[in-house]
Amino acid sequence: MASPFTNHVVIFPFMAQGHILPLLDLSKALSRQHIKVSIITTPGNAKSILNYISSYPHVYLIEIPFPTIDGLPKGCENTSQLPSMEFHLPFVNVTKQLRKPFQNILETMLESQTPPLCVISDFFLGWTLAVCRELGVPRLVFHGMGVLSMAIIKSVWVHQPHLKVKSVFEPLNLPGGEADANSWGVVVNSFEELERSHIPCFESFYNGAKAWCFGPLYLHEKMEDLDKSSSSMLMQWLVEQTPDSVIYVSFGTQADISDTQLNEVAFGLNDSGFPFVWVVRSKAWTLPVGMEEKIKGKGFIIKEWVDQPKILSQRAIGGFLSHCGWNSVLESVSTGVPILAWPMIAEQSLNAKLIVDGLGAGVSVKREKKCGSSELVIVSREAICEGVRELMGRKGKECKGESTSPWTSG
Ligand SMILES: O=c1ccn([C@@H]2O[C@H](COP(=O)(O)OP(=O)(O)O[C@H]3O[C@H](CO)[C@@H](O)[C@H](O)[C@H]3O)[C@@H](O)[C@H]2O)c(=O)[nH]1
Repeated sequence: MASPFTNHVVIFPFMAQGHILPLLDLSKALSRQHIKVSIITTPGNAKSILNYISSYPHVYLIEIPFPTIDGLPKGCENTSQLPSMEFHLPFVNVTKQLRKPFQNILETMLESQTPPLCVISDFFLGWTLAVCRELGVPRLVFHGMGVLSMAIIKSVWVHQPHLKVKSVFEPLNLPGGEADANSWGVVVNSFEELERSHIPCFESFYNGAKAWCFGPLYLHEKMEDLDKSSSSMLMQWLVEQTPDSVIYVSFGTQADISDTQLNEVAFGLNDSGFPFVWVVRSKAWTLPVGMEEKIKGKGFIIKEWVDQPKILSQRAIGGFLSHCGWNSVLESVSTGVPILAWPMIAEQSLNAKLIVDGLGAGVSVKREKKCGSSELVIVSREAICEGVRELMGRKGKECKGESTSPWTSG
């Protein structure tokens, strides 16, 4: 019998939500083209991945056990479960122990009727490149970030221009060249209209590999799939709100935020007077005393997983207070929601710069550092309140290209 597939692609995501989700969207898109997709992951991530892919007949899951890390409870197999960022590096390092099982899987596939056309694996699983080259399977690397931030990060790694400037205010000269370079190609969750001008510089770090901008990957989801959560209480409430009146708040799946800082966010949002939807990652944190009463009816605090793209696409959402993780940036830009940028870790400050200075699609939150005690507050309630008002007011309209001049309105 003829194979129902036109080809077979192996996808191996790094175990972090911001890296898994876009690759699941890519898997679904490939499956719709009758391409068989084998996703390699660990048992702790398999359950939630299955929820996403169960209705896609050509997507298969292959599980390999996650190695144990000293100091972490068993079952901690995703960076979103790490107790602090200190465990991030040990987490990345321990994945190297997956090399042998990965190699066994590829060898078996190569002997099967549907040998893989290529492997798409995450940058953090860099050791997969050697296995792929040994077995003669082209490897495409996926970073999860945008083109501009990757080009800058690679340039800094290779040329270390920061060591050559005398002050932090002196502009850096960022030329091209570097490793990771031997991948066959690079899969990028971005689109050319957004980052075309940075692609040649980024590609210059590879030995001929092309950067394939397939993003925003979440848009490969069919609209009927996105409609799943439309009946929830939150969605009902959002539908009833005035267009552009609600601020959505989320800081992604990785950053650690102290309880003191979360309290400031709560006060700042409340003081701004705008209704809000805030997704909080910390299960332990609770609202400051008396705050629950104050926000009743105008603020939703959610500690569960939400359908963020669906929320952002609601007409009621007028702004997004965001940590500027790349997925959130793409989701905001493609739904036309301006961002109040509060970068926290990783390449997020580069994304914030692209949003605010490059695209004029947002404003930056004002930071201050009160480091005297163990309770670190980086952004005060006043700064949050001021930033939200600015974004939800005149500035936000400017970001969306709407005129704020009294002479042209109405
Ligand atoms: O309740 C939730 C919480 C999150 N999301 C989704 O989860 C993803 C989060 O990704 P992102 O916004 O990129 O944040 P992080 O998970 O924190 O991203 C990590 O990975 C990104 C991609 O490499 C980097 O850009 C970031 O700096 C890094 O922190 C987005 O698609 C959100 O829509 C939901 O759908 N529901």
